[in-house]
This record gives sequence, C-alpha cells and structure tokens, in this order.
Amino acid sequence: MSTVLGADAAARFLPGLRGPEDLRGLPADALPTLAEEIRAELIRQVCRTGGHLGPNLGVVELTIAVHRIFQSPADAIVWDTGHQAYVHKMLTGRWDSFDTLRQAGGLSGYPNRVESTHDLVENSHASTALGHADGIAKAFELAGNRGRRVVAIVGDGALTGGMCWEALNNLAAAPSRPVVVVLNDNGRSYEPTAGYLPRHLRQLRDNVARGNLFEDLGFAYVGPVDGHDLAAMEGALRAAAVLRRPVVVHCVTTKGKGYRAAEDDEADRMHTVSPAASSAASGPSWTSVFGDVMLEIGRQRPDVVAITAAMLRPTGLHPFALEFPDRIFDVGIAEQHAVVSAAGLAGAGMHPVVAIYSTFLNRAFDQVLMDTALHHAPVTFVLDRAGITGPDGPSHHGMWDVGLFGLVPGARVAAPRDPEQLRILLRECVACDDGPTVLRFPRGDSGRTLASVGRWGSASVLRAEPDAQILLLPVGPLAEAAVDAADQLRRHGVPVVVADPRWLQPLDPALVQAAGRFRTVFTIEDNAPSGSFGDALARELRQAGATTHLHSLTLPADFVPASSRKDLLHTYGLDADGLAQTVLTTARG
Ligand SMILES: Cc1ncc(C[n+]2csc(CCOP(=O)(O)OP(=O)(O)O)c2C)c(N)n1
Ligand SMILES: CC(=O)[C@@H](O)[C@H](O)COP(=O)(O)O
Ligand SMILES: [Mg+2]
Repeated sequence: MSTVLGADAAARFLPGLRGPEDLRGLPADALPTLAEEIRAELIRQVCRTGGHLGPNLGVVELTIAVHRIFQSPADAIVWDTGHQAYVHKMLTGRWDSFDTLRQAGGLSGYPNRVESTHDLVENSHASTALGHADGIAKAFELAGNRGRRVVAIVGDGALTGGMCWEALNNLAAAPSRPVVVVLNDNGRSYEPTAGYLPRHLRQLRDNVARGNLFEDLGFAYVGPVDGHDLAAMEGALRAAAVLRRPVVVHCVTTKGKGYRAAEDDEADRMHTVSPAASSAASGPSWTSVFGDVMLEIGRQRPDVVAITAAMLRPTGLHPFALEFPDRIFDVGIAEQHAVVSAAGLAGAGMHPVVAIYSTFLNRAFDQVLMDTALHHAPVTFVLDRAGITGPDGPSHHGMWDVGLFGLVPGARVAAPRDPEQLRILLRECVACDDGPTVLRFPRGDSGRTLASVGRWGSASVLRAEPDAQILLLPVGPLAEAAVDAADQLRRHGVPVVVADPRWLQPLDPALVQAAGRFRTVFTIEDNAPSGSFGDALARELRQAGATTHLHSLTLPADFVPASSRKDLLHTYGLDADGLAQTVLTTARG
C-alpha cells in the first residue's frame, strides 16, 4: 500500500509541475514520490475545503500515467464523472490553487474550461464523457487530425448509466476513430456498484469470465491492470494507444487508496468529505428528516417501495433499506431507468418513492412525462438538493424541477417549509394514487418550525397583518427568510402578510383568490424564472382578472456558480435582508 508523506514533508516534485510536459520530463524513479506528494496534498487540502477525497485518492497513478502517455491538450482527455479530476488539475498547473477548492471564485470541483485548456467536459452529471469522446473523435477525423487521440476515463459507477452504452455502441462501430476508454474499476459508486455489470467486471478481474462484454461489443480489451502500478499503467496505455482502434483499458483501483480512513470507510470510501470548518447545524438535515418519515411510512404501507440511482445514503434511504431490504432498489446511475421501473412498479400495484437529487432528475423528464404522468402512475418523486445547493456549482443547483414539472399534466408538486411540513406533505404525496407527486427540499440542515396562523385552502398563513396590502409567498424553506423580512418590514412601518403555498402545483384556488386581494404580491423561490411558481401564479391571477402587481423573485435565467447556499441566496436577494430591501424599495417606489 502506498504510504502518504508526512504532512510536514516538503514536496519535491509537485511544485515544479507547471503542466504535463513537466511531468513527462520527470524520470520514472521520481514518480512514486510524486504520487505520495499528490496523496498528501489531496488529504491535506480536501479535508480542509471539503470535496471528493476517496475518488481522487483512487486515481493518482492512473492520472499520472494518462498524462505521461497522452499529450493533453493536443490529445483530448475527458473524465466521467468530473469529480475524479483533482489529480488531473494538480498535474495541469493548478496544484497550488486547491486551498480555494469549491469556493466562490475558486477552483471548481469539476473540470472547468475557464480554468484550463486541459479541461473539456464541465458537467458532473455522470455517463456523458464517452458521448463527448465520440463527438470529439468525429471532429478530429473530419478536421484531418488523425494524430490527435481521444481518451475517456469512466468510473464503473458511471458505466452503469445508459448513455455510456449508447456511446460505446457508436465508438465500437468506428475503427477509424481509436478512442481509448480507460475504465476506472474500483467496484464502488458511493455503495458497491449496483447491477450485474460489477459481477462481470469482477469475473474479468479474476480472469474467470466466460466472455468479455467489451470484446463482444467490438472493442479491443487491455487488462485487467493494476491501476496503482505506475509502470503497468503506462505499459497498458501505451499498448492501447498503438492499437489504433477503439479499446477499453480495464484498470483496477481502490477508492480512497493510501488513506486508511477512506479505505476502511464502508459507507462510501469517503466519496465526499465535508469542509473542516462546517457551521453548526440549524436543525436536522432535510435528508435525515425524509429518511425518518420514509421509515415510518414503510412500516405502515407495505405497498410503498423505494428507488435510488446509486445514491442510497446521500438521499436518506439507508434506514429504509436496512429495515426493508426487499423494498429498496438501487438501479445504478440510471435515473431514466429508475423512473420507468417505478412506472412499472406503480402499474403493478405498488407505490414507488423515487429519491433523486433534483438536478439529476432533469435527464429523466421524458420518462416522468410519458411513463408516469401519461399513465397516471402513483409515483412519488423526492427531490433532495432542490434549489441552491452550493459548492458543486452550476451542474448541481436544483433550479429546474419546478419548471419541468410545471409542464407535466396531473403532476402535483409540494415544497415543505420545515421538517414538520415535510412529514405532512410526504404523507399527502404517498396518499395520492392517481398520478405523480413531487416533494422537493434543499441540501443541508432544515430550519426552525414555522407555525401557521391561518389557512387559505391548502396554503398556510404565517404572518397576518390586517391592513397589509403586500403579500409575500415564499416557496419551501425560503419561508423562514420571508417571515424574518416581514418582521423587519413591520419595524419600518410596512406591514406584510406571509403565506406558504405548500403545494406549488396545482395552485389552490383559495390561494389565488386571496392573492388577488392584495395590491402587490412577491413570490420568492430559488428556481429558474421560466416555469417558476411565480409564473404559474401570474397566469392564474391574469385569468382571474386580478389587478395585483406580482413580482416574481427567482434565480437568474443563467447557470449559478459555486459558493455557499447562504452566500448565493444573499447574492440573489433571497435572504431576509434582501427581501426586506426589495419590498421597501417597491413600497416606497
Ligand atoms: C446523473 C448523475 N447521477 C448521480 C450522480 C452522483 N454521483 C456522483 S459521483 C457518483 C458515483 C460515481 O461512481 P464511479 O463512476 O464509479 O466513480 P468513483 O467515485 O467510484 O471514482 C454518483 C452517483 C451524478 N454525478 N450524476
Ligand atoms: C459528484 C456528485 O455529483 C456528487 O457526489 C455531488 O458532489 C453531491 O454532493 P452532496 O451530496 O454533497 O450534495
Ligand atoms: Mg467507482
């Protein structure tokens, strides 16, 4: 097992690496020390900033070998998923920026083309890099650049995603485009990788496989090779490169390699570690509240089953899985399959709860529309990480689900403002048996319980002011900022009413009617503007002939950068101070 340099040992080689050409200039006998320096730097920095420690400890030697055999950026190197590209960043001149990792204006936790010409695929949505490789190889061929190679490093978890197989089908059919697929097989996604594929990979590793899936699909196959043996890795990649045909290099690695705490982490090999200086919790995490109430429902409703797309613990389903091992299904990183399988389960009498991060459900929109809604399938989607997430940046903010579900006939969408409402609304969702329901909440800790002082149909009134002509309608947990803003505004002599819609879709007629009685309404949500809750309410108010002025406060119609959730909500004026300021300015305008 490779050791890790003591934290105080001065790095000899890493500081000298301005780019891969410097790496290729190092003698082979310097590489083991370089690998140790990289591991020490990963552990030192990522344990402080937070990020993907386990995955990157597993690709130290693999990445060194890739950048010594291939010549980025002339050769194209793409990563699937991009969370395992920290070593790639260290070897492409960014080793001294890791103190800013995943912070506002700092080093992205994923490849980023603004940072480097060596970075090509920015999103961290799995199973897309082979598709990019197919496109890049076609472009190289059309441009007459046959000398430029294309290399895609794909995790065994990412390989459970259907788009990988769509790409492999195309890549293998083009012998003139010799894409090198480097399979980083560590047997894990977060959990051990789901489905039959890992069993076949194990058979290939143990040399007991009856066939070879990759060869049968038309690829040359090199491996299995020890992904931590620098010489073996360089030899395998060099052999793959000279084949000049589509080839899969099967690398066997250990997630968390070289750091005992990660290697021994049964949960997920320290897939993601939190920043050392995490702030005190403001309440139980939304995820844990969901996990607890899901367990209660599971005990009362034998027809309720749960589905995860390779994120059992991150979505809070682990307690449910422990108690109901026959009613939990991990389908791999396969969100579209998760939804279609859920539709099948629902059609056969079950009530599936599909727990997926909001941003990752984007890719299953057609399956939501056609396989659940068209069939009036009683499927409940629980979308964690809805709204601003934070450090994972543009590809992770869950800011599109409200707009997407707004297009789905018969879909019902609920947004709890606090843990008590999550418990109530999840039960309301699983009680619906005639179509899809959605429950959405953000990443992180829940806030304080916000008591209702009245009702407008299914909506809760949180602050009532008899003479108020202004209404604040926050979505989900933004209710806390709205009631705090209302308290500020009262001190400024501007009384406002605050109400929580609870159900964003369909809009309760009693809520629309009540909103129409105000001179000004502010809807407040950390969603994209198009298809927002504000858009829906404006449409209903227009149809009701109301003359209310509606201000729809949302995120921008753009990608939102990485930062903390708190700072981003402040940036976009969606925290208490920002809301109070906006209302004051409008009221005095
Ligand atoms: C579409 C999509 N779904 C879920 C995720 C969350 N996710 C990030 S990394 C990961 C596991 C990746 O496993 P693997 O590809 O084997 O890489 P490893 O971490 O093992 O190196 C998952 C599920 C994602 N990035 N994209
Ligand atoms: C790489 C990836 O897509 C996930 O691991 C992502 O980092 C989720 O992070 P959180 O679970 O911390 O929100
Ligand atoms: Mg893996």
